[in-house]
Amino acid sequence: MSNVLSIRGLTYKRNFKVILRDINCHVESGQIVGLLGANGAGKTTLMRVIAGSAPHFVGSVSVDGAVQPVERKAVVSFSEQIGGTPISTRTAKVVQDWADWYPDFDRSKFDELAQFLDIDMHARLSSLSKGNMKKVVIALSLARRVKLYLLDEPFDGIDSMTRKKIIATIIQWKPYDATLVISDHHVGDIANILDTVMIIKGHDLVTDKPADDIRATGKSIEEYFEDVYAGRNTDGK
Ligand SMILES: Nc1ncnc2c1ncn2[C@@H]1O[C@H](COP(=O)(O)OP(=O)(O)OP(=O)(O)O)[C@@H](O)[C@H]1O
Repeated sequence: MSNVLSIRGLTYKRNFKVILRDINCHVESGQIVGLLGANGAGKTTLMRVIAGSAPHFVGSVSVDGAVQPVERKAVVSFSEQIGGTPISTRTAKVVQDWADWYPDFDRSKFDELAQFLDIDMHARLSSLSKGNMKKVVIALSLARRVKLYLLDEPFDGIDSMTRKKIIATIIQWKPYDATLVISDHHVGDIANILDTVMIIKGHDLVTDKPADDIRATGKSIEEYFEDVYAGRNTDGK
């Protein structure tokens, strides 16, 4: 499998404050990557940089050969892309807009996901609960046909049944060569489906390793993550 994502020497500052420092990583296509970190660690910022919506940084980011931010926007499906949509819009209209904006949007795939996730197509975004809004965002994000999907905290604030349903959706939907980066601070939710674990701590990417290497130590990924944050891991990246 080839690399779908390559990041070299990425440093990102906001208002002169370092948010991400000298990040280097490569992600092979077909992987499910858990991007883990405490609140404020920089997970969303890293996704914004990868997706091309935070264009001013030092270093290089390449997604499937696309290097310029505007090129990357076209080849990455990022769950934050729904952000600018007026909240009075009905779900069906949002879906139609996405189909118009993104040539890679697969309407029949969206319909399948919407049925499985029980999405109300007639509701206005403003009337959706947090969990139901997450479902819409996930279905929209996964219905694009791209090489790289970035799901930012898809389980934040939603109930355990819905979490399980979303995880089942991801497993059922995932094409062989699609690559998913999922950020989370409740590691337990996604631990079982991860191929790779990345941990951001103190502006740095301190862990980038196969999930099986962690499992082989007898520790759960959650325990490993907690150890990293407690400073108990000394085995490097
Ligand atoms: N617009 C901004 N201006 C200045 N600093 C910002 C801005 N947005 C984010 N930051 C800072 O960047 C850092 C990383 O934030 P980010 O949202 O990427 O973290 P996160 O890991 O996604 O956190 P969470 O899990 O809480 O969502 C934080 O210290 C935050 O305060």
